[in-house]
Amino acid sequence: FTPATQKSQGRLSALFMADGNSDATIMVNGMPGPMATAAAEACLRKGLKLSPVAMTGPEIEPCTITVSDMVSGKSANVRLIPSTETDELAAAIAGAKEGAGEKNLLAIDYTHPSAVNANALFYIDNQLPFVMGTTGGDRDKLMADVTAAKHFAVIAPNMGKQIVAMQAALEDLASKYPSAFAGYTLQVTESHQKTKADTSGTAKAVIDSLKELSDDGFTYDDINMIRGDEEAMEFGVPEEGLKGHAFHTYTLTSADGSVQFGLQHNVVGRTVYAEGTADAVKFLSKKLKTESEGKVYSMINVLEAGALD
Ligand SMILES: NC(=O)C1=CN([C@@H]2O[C@H](COP(=O)(O)OP(=O)(O)OC[C@H]3O[C@@H](n4cnc5c(N)ncnc54)[C@H](OP(=O)(O)O)[C@@H]3O)[C@@H](O)[C@H]2O)C=CC1
Ligand SMILES: O=C(O)C1=N[C@H](C(=O)O)C[C@H](O)C1
Repeated sequence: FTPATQKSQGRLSALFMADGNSDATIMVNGMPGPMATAAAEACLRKGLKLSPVAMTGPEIEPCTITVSDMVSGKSANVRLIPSTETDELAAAIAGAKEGAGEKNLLAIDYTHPSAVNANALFYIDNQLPFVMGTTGGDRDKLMADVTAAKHFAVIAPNMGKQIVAMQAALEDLASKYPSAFAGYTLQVTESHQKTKADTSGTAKAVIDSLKELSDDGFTYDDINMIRGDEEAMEFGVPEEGLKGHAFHTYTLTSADGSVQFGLQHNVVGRTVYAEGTADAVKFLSKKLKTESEGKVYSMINVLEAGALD
């Protein structure tokens, strides 16, 4: 380099460092599942490195996969270790930290509702900051465990920017105009691919806000869940979305039926969540470097920080 180029390179790298992401290495857990894989690809696309080891399901044989992002052309090999091999995983995390630097290794979790609480404790024990996209499990325990440990984490049932914005607006509405829909009844239908293990975590969070607005005694059990292909298509899901979609409709109806409000968000595929997840992990990486104590952030915090592209 000439001195001038060196200077501008220095400025560039200072900018990159100020963004807090240049050294971030991400352990994406839950591959070869579709959401973890999409998140890993988005990490590559957004300039993050992938940890060479990650956690996979207990039934999966240890193996090495190649994650390839078609958009950026970047790829990385990742060795998958079953979640039951906790000692091997802990050693792999220690090794990855040595390579990346103590504050530069973070995890993304897109595993299974049944793994949520154990995985969170594993991250806490191994001092691994994490973004938890996996829904389900005992959410109160999850929040209590991570908060008590003062651990750095982003936890949210939905990482899609526009859905997070809608959730933020609803929370705002509920706090400013509580009971504005008193007397209205609520109906909720959510359709997902037939492999989805749990009731939508997003639907539950949206219902929590809607219940502040309406006095309907709606419970999560009243959610109309669609998991079959035929019914999904009748609900408007296109054929190409059957293997990955989230079609949600929330309806509030007045007691006499003369007034109806509808809220709908329909997503085909998983890209919108994967992009938001990579942004969330970048946000968390910055927090690790600027905050002395860990805490649980939501995606609304990430949105408010202007960190969602
Ligand atoms: N926050 C958000 O924006 C979004 C959240 N989600 C949530 O993400 C989660 C994953 O979704 P999806 O990929 O569709 O789910 P899948 O069930 O299709 O895939 C999950 C993957 O995780 C593996 N797995 C199971 N248990 C563990 C474990 N203990 N440790 C590591 N890996 C494990 C599974 O292996 P095996 O098949 O062997 O069990 C599988 O490969 C769900 O909870 C879903 O609701 C999804 C989209 C967006
Ligand atoms: O499993 C999915 O697909 C999704 N899960 C999340 C949820 O449970 O709400 C987010 C989105 O609905 C897709």
